[in-house]
Amino acid sequence: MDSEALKKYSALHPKPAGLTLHYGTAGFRTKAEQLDHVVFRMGLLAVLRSKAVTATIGIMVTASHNPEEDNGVKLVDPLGEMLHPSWEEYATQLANAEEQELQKVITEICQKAAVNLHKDALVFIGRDTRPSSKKLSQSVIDGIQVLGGQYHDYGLVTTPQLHYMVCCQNTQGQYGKATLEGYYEKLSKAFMELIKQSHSSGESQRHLKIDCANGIGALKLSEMKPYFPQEVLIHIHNDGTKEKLNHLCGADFVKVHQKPPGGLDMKPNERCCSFDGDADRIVYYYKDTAGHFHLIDGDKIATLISIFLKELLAKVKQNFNMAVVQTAYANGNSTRYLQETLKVPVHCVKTGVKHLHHKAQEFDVGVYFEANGHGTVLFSKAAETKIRQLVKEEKDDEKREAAKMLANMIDLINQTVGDAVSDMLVIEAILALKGLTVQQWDSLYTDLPNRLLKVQVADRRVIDTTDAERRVLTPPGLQEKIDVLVKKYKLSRAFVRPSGTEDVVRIYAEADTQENADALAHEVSLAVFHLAGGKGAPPQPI
Ligand SMILES: CC(=O)N[C@H]1[C@@H](OP(=O)(O)O)O[C@H](CO)[C@@H](O)[C@@H]1O
Ligand SMILES: [Mg+2]
Repeated sequence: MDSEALKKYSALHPKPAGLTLHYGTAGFRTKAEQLDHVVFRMGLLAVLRSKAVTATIGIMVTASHNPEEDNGVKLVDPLGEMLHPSWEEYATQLANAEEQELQKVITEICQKAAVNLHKDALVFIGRDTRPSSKKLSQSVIDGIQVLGGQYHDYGLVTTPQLHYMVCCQNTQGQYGKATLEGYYEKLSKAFMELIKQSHSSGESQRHLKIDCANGIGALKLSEMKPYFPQEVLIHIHNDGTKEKLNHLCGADFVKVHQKPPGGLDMKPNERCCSFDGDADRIVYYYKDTAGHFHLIDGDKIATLISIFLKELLAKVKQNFNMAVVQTAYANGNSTRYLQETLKVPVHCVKTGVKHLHHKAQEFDVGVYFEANGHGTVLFSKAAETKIRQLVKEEKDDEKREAAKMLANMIDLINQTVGDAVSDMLVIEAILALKGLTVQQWDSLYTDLPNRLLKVQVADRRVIDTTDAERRVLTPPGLQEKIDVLVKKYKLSRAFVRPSGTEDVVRIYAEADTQENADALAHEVSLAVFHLAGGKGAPPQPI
């Protein structure tokens, strides 16, 4: 390690006095002006991680659905997964070290994680369209170079595109070509192969309006357009030329407010969808002829995909096990529908993609989605190999055709992480193949009315949860109070947990009517306020 260079460069990326940040659910996230030292140091950490695992590591500069003034950074592990939890602590230590301690902290990490500094390191960098992202990614490069690492800067890419590149690189191209053309070609080819077998459903069914949250999704979809067949009629809205990133639009806005985004004029029964700011989430929606807005969230996306895959798996007759992984935020009726009607096992894990991804890896086919629209499907290596073998060798026509569709689904879905572009193509292909309209898809089951609230408390760590965050252990009395409140309503459920990305406690409630869901959420938020050290004025009724 070149101590002089480290000193010189870290002085160019000084840490503001007294600032402490944590590597949370989605990496570091805060106001962009507080992040320069953090991204520089994540450049250092990525080099260490690359040397430790002898593989290429990714760094993405983005704050996803958060306001344009924010930014963030997260590391991508060799197969495109989120950074291994054992390294999150190193990330936090490095980000918070005082300048004079920096070398000592690096040495400690090298010892604890058995990093051989003489090894080579390669880091892939990507960034979103925020005004601050370019400069921050430059600071990442400074960090990488100080520790003698090599880098490849992909510039503007969606988060899932960067995950894809890292996976391609570390599988020596088995997953695909580590270029944007490679990504566009792989997805569009699989999509075209799939929809070849759909019956023409009339021009009106082929239109899709996409709200790109004024973010990177718009740029990358425009780039991808020439690769699509003519039958795909996508219309890009909120492309970032007029309005601010994520402002009154995007998947998070639509999901949280349960209303359409600005900048997109919806005609009755038109199929529309929204990406978030870094294009790793997607939700669908439409307006009916009476003008009512219908949201089709991650739970319903998981359901549609599960129906489709289950039918294909039955046709290939291989006894592959399939499961859906959800979090506590999944709508109760989605869980009921999956378990009782579709007869697919459902597992509930803690919030955060890494938990869902990890659980989904246990199955031959693991479908996971957060209600907010982040999700994908994972196929085990054994299942994939068998499916590809059936495509080549199976004599039975129906079985072979089903295997072909599964093989194309494997290629179309981004298995590294939730990907709005890939998920959108998966959904469009399924709707076309099954001849389903957006209304028919929506009517698979009816969402239970629900409400998501947040409350500020002095220290959200006083809330400790168990049972995949569905029950609280502390503070004393809170769970008992929630139990009493839930009993007052029909079909009701409520839970609270500290957010991993914001300084708030989140409250979720559902019940038989919207009024009851709102009332229950409000009562639970008051209980949190009183028992967990609420700040400011008590929460007001909705
Ligand atoms: C209720 C909710 O939507 N929570 C989001 C949010 O996490 P919190 O820990 O709830 O702040 O951000 C995460 C990262 O983007 C995402 O994985 C998660 O689903
Ligand atoms: Mg995102």
